[in-house]
Amino acid sequence: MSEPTHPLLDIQNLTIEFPSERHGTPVRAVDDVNLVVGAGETVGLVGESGSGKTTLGRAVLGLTRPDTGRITFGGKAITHANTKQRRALSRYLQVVFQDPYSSLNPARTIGQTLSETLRVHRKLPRPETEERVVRMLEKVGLDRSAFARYPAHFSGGQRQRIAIARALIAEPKMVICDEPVSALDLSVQAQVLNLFRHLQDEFSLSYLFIAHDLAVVRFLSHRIVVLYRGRVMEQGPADTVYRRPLHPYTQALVAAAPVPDPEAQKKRREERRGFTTASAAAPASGPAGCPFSSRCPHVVDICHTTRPPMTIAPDDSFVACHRWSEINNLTAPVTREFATPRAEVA
Ligand SMILES: Nc1ncnc2c1ncn2[C@@H]1O[C@H](COP(=O)(O)OP(=O)(O)OP(=O)(O)O)[C@@H](O)[C@H]1O
Repeated sequence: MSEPTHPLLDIQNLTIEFPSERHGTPVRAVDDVNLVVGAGETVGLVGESGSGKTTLGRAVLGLTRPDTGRITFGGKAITHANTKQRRALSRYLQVVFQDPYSSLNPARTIGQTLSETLRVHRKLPRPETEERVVRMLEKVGLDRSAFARYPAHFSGGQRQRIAIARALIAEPKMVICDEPVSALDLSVQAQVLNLFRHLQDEFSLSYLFIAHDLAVVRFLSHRIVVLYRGRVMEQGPADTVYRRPLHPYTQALVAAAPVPDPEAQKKRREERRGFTTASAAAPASGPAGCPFSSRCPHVVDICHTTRPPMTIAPDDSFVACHRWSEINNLTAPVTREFATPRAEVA
């Protein structure tokens, strides 16, 4: 993986609420999130169902309107970009969604779909458009016969390759990948993840890679951001977060990650009895303290009453937990609010 060079996407203090019929008060899906993705960097956004990952990705794409906060892309504010500005932006900012079956128009050939996408962004003579489409299909591992075929002809993994080709045909700078391998078989997942990695190097791409599976995120990411109930719990270099998670929530996520050995998996399950990582309920707005306090095995009074500041931890990590140094037997450096944790970019 190539190293990041300079910031491309910058999200500051983003908060997004939805009206809730059930609670009467709004659901806060994203709560004061700061996140930076550098050029050529992959940031993995991880958290269980309902933690706000998709909402955050949709806000970057302009599909969901933020209540407060600021999003810049390539140095330009895009938080409230209008339709025309969004269309221009889509040349540089693309998306791959989870479901390869619903994301392609069944009535159009693959060649038509990709040519159309390319034509929106580049006015090229027809033969050149077709040649570019064929080259792109080859780059994602499909031969030129795919051009004239319809989506129904392809398997889930192949359709996801086509969706990736469509995202990359206009040579964007960044792709939001929203659970792009979750619907695929395990063996196909590995192939598609390898493809993402290979294409990143070839096109100097940045990815915001959204997934609930920490192992998947770790494979691709330079850095990992852990969300819970809309808040960033921890972020840092991918290996550090995975090997030595500091926040009790990240520790639970790592412990819950599937392991290939059934005996080891059974042992883990027994160890975390009563400490489930099952789907979070819709986040109600405004719990005063740590949103994880009701499930945390290390909880003390302050966790219920005071929001933990995002603090600097060792190895370029940041963690929002009152007790992270104590429960990990580490000496805390000077604890201070760190409003906008930024990518370590050269
Ligand atoms: N359009 C909407 N209207 C109301 N509530 C919404 C809407 N979209 C999302 N939510 C709520 O916002 C919260 C975050 O949802 P979101 O889909 O972003 O989470 P997620 O981490 O992507 O979950 P998953 O992995 O299941 O997709 C959830 O409580 C969800 O119910």
